[in-house]
Amino acid sequence: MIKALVFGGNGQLGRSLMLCARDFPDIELTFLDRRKCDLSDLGAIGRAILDCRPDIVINAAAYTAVDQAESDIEQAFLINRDAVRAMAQACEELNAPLIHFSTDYIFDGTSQHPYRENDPVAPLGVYGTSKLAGEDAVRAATARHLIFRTSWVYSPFGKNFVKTMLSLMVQRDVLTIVNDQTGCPTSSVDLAGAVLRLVPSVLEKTFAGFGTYHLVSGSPMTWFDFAIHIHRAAVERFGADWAGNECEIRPVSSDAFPTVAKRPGYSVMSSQKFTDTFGFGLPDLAESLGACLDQLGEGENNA
Ligand SMILES: NC(=O)C1=CN([C@@H]2O[C@H](COP(=O)(O)OP(=O)(O)OC[C@H]3O[C@@H](n4cnc5c(N)ncnc54)[C@H](OP(=O)(O)O)[C@@H]3O)[C@@H](O)[C@H]2O)C=CC1
Ligand SMILES: Cc1cn([C@H]2C[C@H](O)[C@@H](COP(=O)(O)OP(=O)(O)O[C@H]3O[C@@H](C)C(=O)[C@@H](O)[C@H]3O)O2)c(=O)[nH]c1=O
Ligand SMILES: [Mg+2]
Repeated sequence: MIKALVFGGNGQLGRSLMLCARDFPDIELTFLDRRKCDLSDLGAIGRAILDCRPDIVINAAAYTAVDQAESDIEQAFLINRDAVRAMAQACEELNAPLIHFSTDYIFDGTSQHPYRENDPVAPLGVYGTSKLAGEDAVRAATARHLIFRTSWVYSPFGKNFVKTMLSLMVQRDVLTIVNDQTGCPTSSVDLAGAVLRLVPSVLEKTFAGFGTYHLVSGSPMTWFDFAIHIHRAAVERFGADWAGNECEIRPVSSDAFPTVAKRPGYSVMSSQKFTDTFGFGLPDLAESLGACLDQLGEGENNA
């Protein structure tokens, strides 16, 4: 039995790992959430890892409130850099690999082509800067790491763009959605499945794949496009009399939808290195979005 310790058990990715765990009976997952281990208590992190003595650690926790981070700088760095460093150091001490996640918001969005792992980074805001510092902290502390940079994560769980859109479409007659930010929406259920699939090979003595990978679903689009996909998929699933059916969705520029944090205009990432190394990729948007809506429709407790 493989013992995996997961931080961030209550987040989108954490709950997706819980959902997928049933497909991986050889992996025993232990989940820690804020109640069991508050990551702002840096000393508690090492203690939790050394107590559990896992074969591998998965960090699904992060400070992800992009706008709030602009005025909550210390906390963003504490969770996204310092806590991650503490995790990586404890992993190194135990010789347990660390699987960690990062974001497309480490890029400034000026690229003309899908970002590769070695492209220059230049975050536009505090969230991206703190996540980049977390990547560096992992690399400095332990060679036995996998950093998966992903983007625009949605799921049936927690707070995300899909769930926000579905409720706004029901509440409002018109939605204005930015049409000048392009990225790759990615399901955390897909991410969880991919990660658990890799775990056994990562633990083999001969595993030579440690490093940083982009891992996204390969359907680049704007937030406006994504809203249209969500609307269409919802009407397909819930029927024409779904309360959000009549909502009009209008494209606008970022200037017309001001936010505290600046977001990259183009943050499409190429998952080619991941696919070449591990021999598989993530499903496309239509399949994953459909699965997400099905899971939401099943009326599980997805708050
Ligand atoms: N969401 C997205 O669009 C994207 C996410 N990512 C990255 O993917 C990973 C997973 O993200 P996702 O699942 O969406 O994030 P969520 O925000 O859904 O979950 C993050 C979890 O971290 C926990 N957490 C935050 N602060 C603390 C703390 N002080 N102590 C203990 N736990 C804490 C939260 O706990 P609580 O529930 O108690 O608040 C929450 O459950 C992160 O590394 C994120 O940066 C990358 C690209 C896009
Ligand atoms: C609700 C709403 C949002 N928007 C815009 C704002 C923003 O540019 C975009 C998406 O809004 P969100 O708040 O979901 O986006 P945001 O929180 O920036 O999402 C990011 O989260 C972090 C954690 C990541 O790592 C990124 O990959 C990315 O997923 O849609 C509209 O244009 N109209 C609307 O009605
Ligand atoms: Mg957000």
